[in-house]
Amino acid sequence: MHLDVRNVSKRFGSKAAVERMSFTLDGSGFVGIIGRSGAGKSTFLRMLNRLTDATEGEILADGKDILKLRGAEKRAWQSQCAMVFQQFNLVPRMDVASNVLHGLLGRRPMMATLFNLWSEDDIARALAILDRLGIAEQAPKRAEALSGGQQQRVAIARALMQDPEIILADEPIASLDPMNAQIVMDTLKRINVEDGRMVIANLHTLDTARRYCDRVIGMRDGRVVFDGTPEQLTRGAARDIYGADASFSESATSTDLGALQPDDQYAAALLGD
Ligand SMILES: Nc1ncnc2c1ncn2[C@@H]1O[C@H](COP(=O)(O)OP(=O)(O)OP(=O)(O)O)[C@@H](O)[C@H]1O
Repeated sequence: MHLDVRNVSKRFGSKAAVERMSFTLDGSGFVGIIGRSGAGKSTFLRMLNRLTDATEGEILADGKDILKLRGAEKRAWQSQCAMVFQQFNLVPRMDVASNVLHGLLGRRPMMATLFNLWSEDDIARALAILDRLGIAEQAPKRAEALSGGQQQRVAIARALMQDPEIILADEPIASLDPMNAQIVMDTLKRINVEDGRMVIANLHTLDTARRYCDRVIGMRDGRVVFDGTPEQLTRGAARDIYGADASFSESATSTDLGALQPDDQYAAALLGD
């Protein structure tokens, strides 16, 4: 997939949430968009997925401007780029397997969905995806009974059910503790590497971007102020992105992934899953 973002802006009244954003992406990398709260990261992902309309600009996906798509073509694009949200956005009282099957919404007739008529193939695929993500045994439970990290994996499974080319993750680990954050990031990375699906993730923190991304885009006040590899993300570049003064410290933007001892992880994994 070749994505060409050209001068994309979004204004809310007189306020620009995203201002003339431009960059290109090729292939199937793991892309992190970083920046402070309010920098415009979510707004950009929502425009890319067409949950929100851009005020101006173009986003060419393999040459076609996806900002102009309507009706069935727009829905087809939305199923090609599945979203994962900070708050998981599952149906809490519904069982995990059904939540995953809901990734097929929009691809099937309304009546079949209303009566929960999933085909055996669909059900088998949903269970296989849950198994791949290490949560097969959670399938019959209500989504609300799971831990945050498990719920986010269910949300990723739902996204995979769409068989998307791109996964858009909007702060996927911002509500999780460090251990679950690591499991969720590892899961996204695995899908990226094993399936060749592009992942574009909004991330709060530098260390996560450095650890998981091939490419980092830094935003500040709606603008792209950094575009490069994790290695190029120096302290000075980080200052530009986060706008911090001399008291800038990496710890302020760290989620502390990897701070857990291996033994803690093992024990927690035994207890948690
Ligand atoms: N629906 C809206 N109406 C008005 N202003 C909005 C709306 N959505 C976002 N904004 C504003 O646009 C700017 C960018 O917001 P956005 O949520 O994209 O930032 P962000 O980088 O994703 O931050 P966060 O990590 O807090 O979600 C903010 O100033 C925000 O207040």
